[in-house]
Amino acid sequence: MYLDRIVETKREETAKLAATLSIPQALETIAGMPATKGFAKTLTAGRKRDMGLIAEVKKASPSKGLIRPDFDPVAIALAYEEAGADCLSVLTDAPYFQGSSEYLQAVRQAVNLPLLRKDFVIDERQIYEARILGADAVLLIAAILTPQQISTFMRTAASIGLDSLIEVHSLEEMKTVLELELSEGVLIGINNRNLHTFETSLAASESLGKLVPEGVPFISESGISSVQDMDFLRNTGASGVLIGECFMRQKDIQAAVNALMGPVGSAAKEGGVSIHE
Ligand SMILES: O=C(O)c1ccccc1NCC(=O)[C@H](O)[C@H](O)COP(=O)(O)O
Repeated sequence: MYLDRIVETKREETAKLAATLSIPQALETIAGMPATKGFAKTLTAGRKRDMGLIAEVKKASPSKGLIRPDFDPVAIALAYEEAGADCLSVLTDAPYFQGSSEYLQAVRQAVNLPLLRKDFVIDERQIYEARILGADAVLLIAAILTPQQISTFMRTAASIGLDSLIEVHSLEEMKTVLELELSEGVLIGINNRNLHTFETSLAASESLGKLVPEGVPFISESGISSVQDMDFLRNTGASGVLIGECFMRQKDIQAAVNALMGPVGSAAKEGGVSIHE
């Protein structure tokens, strides 16, 4: 599976991180930083539309290659903020997504929105690093973590003010995650992308969303690109969506967000406006 390759790379990266990031020192740095911005709360109680939006700053991906050649992370983040995105996701993985930690730092300086560090967390140090880079939340991917690791990482994140988006792709992963004690500040992400074929199907959010207990918010991720998709997802009970590629392919990002999500403060328009290329 492609994820295995990514995890292998993360093992090399985290071995290097172990030599440069000391947890006691990281804690000292964090103690002097401003409080985080409440990623999960912003998407639930504080969202601007009927569906919350995590808009992704994404240059490239394993499935699609280069998505946005004229990639300016700060300009993209500002356009998302102007369009009323609730939160942003910034890819920091370099080898597979052409992301960068520097992008996350630059976006933190430029916008006031809560930020998700989008990477492949396999080591606690990456969580401390995320906080120092300016993130408000981390992604924990159930497919690459043991249940014990998810619990520990979730608690570590919370202890330094970070929320967690725990991502599942399958029924088995969903069952595992639902057996854990999920604290406030935790969101479940249902990824519509099949990790073997890279194909996306919103049916994943429909079927797995039914298992999520009342009171636990979930986010539908990947492969969302039309008003019809949004209408479909509204009926699954999702609190919000995570969208990258569809917006990254548009020249006018702000207009694209408004076309897909509807104006701030109202439900999205019904009907067939598609912003597919
Ligand atoms: O995007 C990929 O090709 C990919 C491949 C392997 C693992 C993860 C991958 N994507 C990460 C994501 O979760 C998406 O960037 C995110 O959900 C946004 O999806 P999209 O709107 O389809 O760009």
